[in-house]
Order: sequence, then C-alpha cells, then structure tokens
Amino acid sequence: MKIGVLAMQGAYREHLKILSSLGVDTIDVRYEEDIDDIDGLIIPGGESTTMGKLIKALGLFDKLKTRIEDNMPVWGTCAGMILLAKNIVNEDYNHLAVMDINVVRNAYGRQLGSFETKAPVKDIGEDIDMVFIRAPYIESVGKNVEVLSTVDGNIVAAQEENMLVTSFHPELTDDFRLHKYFINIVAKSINDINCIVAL
Ligand SMILES: NC(=O)CC[C@H](N)C(=O)O
Repeated sequence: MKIGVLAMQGAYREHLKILSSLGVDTIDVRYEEDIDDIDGLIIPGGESTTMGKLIKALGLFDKLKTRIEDNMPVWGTCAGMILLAKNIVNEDYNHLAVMDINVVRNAYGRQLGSFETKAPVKDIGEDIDMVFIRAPYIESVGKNVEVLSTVDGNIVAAQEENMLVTSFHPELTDDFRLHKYFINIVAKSINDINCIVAL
C-alpha cells in the first residue's frame, strides 16, 4: 500500500512524517506520473487558491480528478477540503469539484480564526484534537455525504464514499487517529486487510 501526499504547497511534510511513523509507504506527489503510483492521496492544508493553480499549471488536475472519480481514497484537510468541494459558498469558482459539499472558505474570519478544541468524530473517538487555522467549514452536504463531526453547529468532518474531509489539521497534533482511519479506508479499497490498523 502506498499513500501519496500532494506536495505542491502547505503542510505536506507533517502528513508524510506521520504516515511513515505508522509504517506506511509514502510518496510526495509533485508530477502527474506520481498519481499512477498511489493507492490513496492526502491533500494537505495550505492555500487553496495557490494549490488549485499549481495542480493545473503542473498538469496534475485531470488525472487527480479522474482517479478520485474512479474511487481512489482521498482525504482533504482544510485547504484540501476546499479543493475537493463541488461548491465554495463564498467564491465564484471551484477546483476538483468531486465531493457534494457546500464549503465556506475562511469561515471563522481571515486572521483571527485560528483555535484549538477537542470534539467527537463518528466512529473514531470522543475527544479528537482539532487545530483550526483560517479554516473552512461545511455549511451543508448532499444526500450521499455522511457528517462525521460538528463543532458549534458547523460541520467540520464528513465522508462521501472514498472521500474524507476535515476542516482541521490532525497532522499538527499528536493524535493520529484520523490518519489511521484514512489508512483503513485505503486498506479496504485495495482489499489488503494486513494493512488495517487499530485506531
Ligand atoms: N489552514 C488552511 O489550510 C487554510 C485554508 C485557507 N484559508 C484557504 O482558503 O485556502
């Protein structure tokens, strides 16, 4: 099993480090051909407009979209969530537009919207560490999307089949349960039960 982390910009090193510490083979995805080589992909936090431009300029956009639509597991954290959303409520554009969620960008305010909390995430834990940095949240979801977590009434984690999104940054905490949860999604998608990890 090999999991890629989109390494254009943003907090990709932290994800790579955690995956490696959990015994997973990783690859930093920078070129179109890197996408052929992976069983799952993390799109990290960072700056969604910059990342969106880079995946187009560097020629990754089409293959990324196709592989996700063909059920490759993908997990978008923060800016990664914005990249996956079909609709960004407060912008007039979208990016990969694969997941049926309506996302509010910079939903907590541009500069002061950074905070930490602990909250339950369905099937994962009751006290997940959550770091929010100029984060988006999900205003509403389509009928096939399962809400996994809300904080103050706003949706901050959700899943639609092979697609997982979180508003917050698990890679900036010592709590690796979301990473393990994603590893298990990838393990199941390639039918490799040996790769399943305990949360
Ligand atoms: N921490 C983050 O990924 C912030 C996301 C950023 N505010 C954006 O809109 O792209």
